[in-house]
This record gives sequence, C-alpha cells and structure tokens, in this order.
Amino acid sequence: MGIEAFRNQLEKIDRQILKFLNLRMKLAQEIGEKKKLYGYPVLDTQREDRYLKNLKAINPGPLQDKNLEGIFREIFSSSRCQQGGLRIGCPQNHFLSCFLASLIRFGSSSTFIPISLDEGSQLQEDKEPEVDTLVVSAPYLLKRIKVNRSTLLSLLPSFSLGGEIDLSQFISHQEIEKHFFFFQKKSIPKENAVYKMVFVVGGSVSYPSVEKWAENQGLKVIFFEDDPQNPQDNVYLLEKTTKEPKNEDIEHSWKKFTEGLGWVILIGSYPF
Ligand SMILES: C=C(O[C@@H]1C=C(C(=O)O)C=C[C@H]1O)C(=O)O
Repeated sequence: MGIEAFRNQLEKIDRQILKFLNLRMKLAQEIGEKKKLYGYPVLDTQREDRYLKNLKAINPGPLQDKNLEGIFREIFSSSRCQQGGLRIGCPQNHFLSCFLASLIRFGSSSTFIPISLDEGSQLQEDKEPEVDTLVVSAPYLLKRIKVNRSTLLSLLPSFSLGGEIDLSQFISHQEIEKHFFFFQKKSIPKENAVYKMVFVVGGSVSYPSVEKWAENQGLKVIFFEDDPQNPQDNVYLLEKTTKEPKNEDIEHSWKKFTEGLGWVILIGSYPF
C-alpha cells in the first residue's frame, strides 16, 4: 500500500476521533451544568489523575503512555473549556516557568494570567484578576518565606493547596525550576482519602538533623534552600502521606527537636 492509501485511512480514523471528541465535549458540558448547579469547581484533579492512571493500565499500545498522557491532558483541558474554563494565575516574576508547568499539567485550553505576588501586594479580589488556580514554584515559595514567614499566609488568602504538579519527567530533561505547587480556590473534601501534607520548616537547623527528624516522623524532604552564610535562614519543604491530616504531632515534635529554635508551617494538604 502506498503513502496516499495510508493517509486516506488516517483521515477516516480522524473523522471518527472528531465525532467522538464532540460527543465527549457534549457530555462535559452536561457535567459542567451540574457543577454550576451544585457549586462545584470545574477542575477535579483527583478525577483526572485517577482516570489517566486507569487509561494507562488498559493501554494496549503502540501508543506510549507519555503520549497518551499528553493527548488526554489536552482533552481534559478542552472539556474544562466547555465548562467555563480554568484561569491559572502565574506570578509575574517567574511567569515563564509557571506557564510551562501549567501548560503541561492543565493543557493549552486554559487561560494563563500574570499576577503580582510581590511584597506588600496581596492577591486582592478588587486589584488582581480573578483566578481559579495559582501556580507557584517551590524555590519562590521558600524565598518568600525566608523574607517574611507571616507573609506566606497573607500571600494566599483565599486559596488552599490543591496539589503538587508532578513534572519530574519534564524537569529531569529541562532546566526549569524543580517543584510547582498549585493552590485552588476550593478543595473538595473526600471521605477516606489519603492526604499529602506539605510543610515548611526552618530555623537554626542543619540539613542532616532535619533529615534525621524527618525520617523519624515519616516525612520526606522534597526541597530545601540552605544558606551556608546564614544557617539560621535555612528552609526546607517536607511532605507526608497520611490517612488523616493532623499536624499537631509534627508541630510538637519539631518544636521539641529544635528546642524552640525552629518553626514549622503547614502549607496545606490535598487528597492524594
Ligand atoms: C468532565 C469533567 O470536568 C473536568 C474534565 C475532566 C475530563 O475531561 O475527563 C475530568 C475532570 C474535570 O477536571 C468531570 O468533572 O468529570
């Protein structure tokens, strides 16, 4: 068979794909109407992630899993668009890396809005463009915490941690910043869910001692910035996967461990 004959077959298949995509979009619209009615947010990352995992499990190939993921992330993005779309806020001072991270994670049918998270300019509804999701890189988060710990909480007034963008594959090949956290306006409480909790700890503590404490508490150090000149300014991001998000134990043990010289903030928890 010559190239043209193969191309004709491709076109026939594409017409089928298009037909089914439109059927899918109609269903997404219906779901969107229900969400509006019940006040649910458009984005449901747990559903998307779980669904992707299931699709990979039944993928017969030769389509590679990473290509399957790229295609379906775009399909999800288009469905969300049918439901009103997702507005993603990317901080102006590291817009490009946040834009790239969100583009891969949330697809191109999202709206990417540059926002200012500079010192003193809180995310105020009347001043800043309204966004549903805020994407922030771990290094930026740690830098802001270093400057002023309490501004972290005022920085994200109406958001809660929605999850962590897993870009390890991409990042291992590209030189963009390591981790991204996305904050969502509303999180959907899930019963019997396993939660991932993310903490920031800091103070006059060295990496080896944080690591020792983390191991003892079942926490994983996911990112840190140490400052050999000012070891009291070291900050670490840690995470723990748990059935129930209770942070009192962590706080208690950390304060005891550092004899009052360390501090801990729970950034948030999200069903995992
Ligand atoms: C269609 C839905 O809305 C969004 C799009 C999804 C999809 O296209 O499969 C899945 C979850 C949501 O982020 C849904 O909630 O089911």
